[in-house]
Amino acid sequence: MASEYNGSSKASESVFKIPPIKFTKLFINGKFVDSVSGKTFEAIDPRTGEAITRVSEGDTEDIDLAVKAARQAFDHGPWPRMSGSERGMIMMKFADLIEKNVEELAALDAINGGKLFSHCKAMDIPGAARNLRYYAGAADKIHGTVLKLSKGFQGYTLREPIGVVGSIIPWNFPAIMFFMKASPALAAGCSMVVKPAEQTPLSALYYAYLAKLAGLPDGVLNVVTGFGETAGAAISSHMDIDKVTFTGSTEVGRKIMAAAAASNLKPVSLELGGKSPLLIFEDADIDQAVNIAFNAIFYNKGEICVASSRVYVQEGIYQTFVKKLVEKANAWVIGDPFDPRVNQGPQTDKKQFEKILSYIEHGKREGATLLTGGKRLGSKGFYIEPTIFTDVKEDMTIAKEEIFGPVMSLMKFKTMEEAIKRANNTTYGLAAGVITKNLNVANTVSRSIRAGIIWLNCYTAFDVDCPYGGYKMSGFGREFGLDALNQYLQIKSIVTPIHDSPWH
Ligand SMILES: NC(=O)C1=CN([C@@H]2O[C@H](COP(=O)(O)OP(=O)(O)OC[C@H]3O[C@@H](n4cnc5c(N)ncnc54)[C@H](OP(=O)(O)O)[C@@H]3O)[C@@H](O)[C@H]2O)C=CC1
Ligand SMILES: CCCCCC/C=C/C(=O)O
Repeated sequence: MASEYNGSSKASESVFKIPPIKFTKLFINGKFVDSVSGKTFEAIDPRTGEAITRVSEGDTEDIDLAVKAARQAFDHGPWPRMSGSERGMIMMKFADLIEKNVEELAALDAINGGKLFSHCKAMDIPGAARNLRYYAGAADKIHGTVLKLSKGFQGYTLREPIGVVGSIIPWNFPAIMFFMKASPALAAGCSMVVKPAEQTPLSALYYAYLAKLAGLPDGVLNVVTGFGETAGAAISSHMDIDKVTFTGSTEVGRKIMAAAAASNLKPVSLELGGKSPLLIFEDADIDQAVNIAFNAIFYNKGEICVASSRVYVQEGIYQTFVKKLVEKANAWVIGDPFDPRVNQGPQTDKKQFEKILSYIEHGKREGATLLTGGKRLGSKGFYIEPTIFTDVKEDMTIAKEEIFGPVMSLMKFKTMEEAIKRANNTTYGLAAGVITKNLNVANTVSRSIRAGIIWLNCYTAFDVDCPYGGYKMSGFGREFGLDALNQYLQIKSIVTPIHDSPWH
């Protein structure tokens, strides 16, 4: 069998003592409150499928209260009116508090999202703090331009905060998702209503608590836990929200855009799905290519929008590549995400788990060859073997649809032209990877693939200073970098006559 299952409670107990859950209520106007209905829902541990605790279930009325608080904070409160450097200092303090609580925050995403505790502790949570600091540093560098106009006028532009932002986020990177949207929005001077995914509400509530400790004024950052069809939909159709930022499925992205258009025409930015290709050319270092290809799909159990689920390998190295890939799959350890020996934890919830297994069945039925994996592991929790299919055809479901799990489709190609054509044969356009030592090939391929980010001889190499986002049905708008900050600003032009100018 490809992988060792080690999901015993003994392993987790020996590694880290999971702290008690502190925050389970909605955070509105600087206070933790019950939902208006008093309803709650279960936060589930995907290692067992059992409930960890119950969390308040926000609905339309709670979103209304949160929007009122955010509106008041934006229209009359100090946050957009203080200087950028003052906002930046509060955000820096927020980042420090996140780092001080790194273990507890990492444990929340591991127990609630099935993510590796070690990765959350070393990457996700410090990444969230880094993200805050990057935009904190930008908060006092938001400039307009001076306009020397014709016909006796002059002008300048101001870049003003867009207003109240609704942020609807998924469960796969609870920390990074929260801050990739909150950090630029807060730096711009916006106030927010954040709805985390129903699967991973716990860490978002903890961030709300830390925001208050850091000195964010009440009403600036509100967190309403609840369901997409109720609380999420109330955000997209709200008349008093000025912008919605969303990451998740293409299907829900479409609904959000329609609701935004049907209400107050608020702008939306959508970071949606992908079916990202990785092209490996014959001149590649095979060991390096195998490592990159493996991690590009199996990192975070395949639950990442840029997962390279379509791997195209040039025919001359195909057989060797396959052999080495299988060795790597055999050494991959699946089990309790708190165990430091483990490479892959459980899928985030039952729905995703069943969806992935059903795609695997599709692959088998449609005639692809199962090279490794293909089954669940253990009898409890949502563990799935790293699964690799060969003999995949372009029109098979597993080659076309986003699986969002540990399933790789491996394909062979002959020429660069063929590889480019097949890489572009998708409705998505989020990311792509190219592995080659040939600079001409690297340049031609990276300019020919229609995707928002191309990784050359690497993959998943995210950086807060490097924008990424979708082409085609992977959405629009950019996360990270100063491009993300611009999404929370709007430009106002101010024009005035100028008399007796010595020149025009
Ligand atoms: N680009 C990415 O990073 C992600 C892509 N996906 C893709 O989406 C698939 C389904 O995952 P799923 O979690 O269901 O993704 P969704 O797109 O349904 O969920 C993402 C967020 O949107 C919310 N939401 C759901 N319905 C609505 C709605 N009608 N109006 C407003 N907000 C809504 C969800 O709420 P809640 O879940 O709380 O009910 C969640 O907070 C995955 O298998 C994967 O293919 C999923 C997550 C991330
Ligand atoms: C280690 C950095 C990870 C950044 C994750 C960005 C994820 C995006 C997505 O899945 O939508």
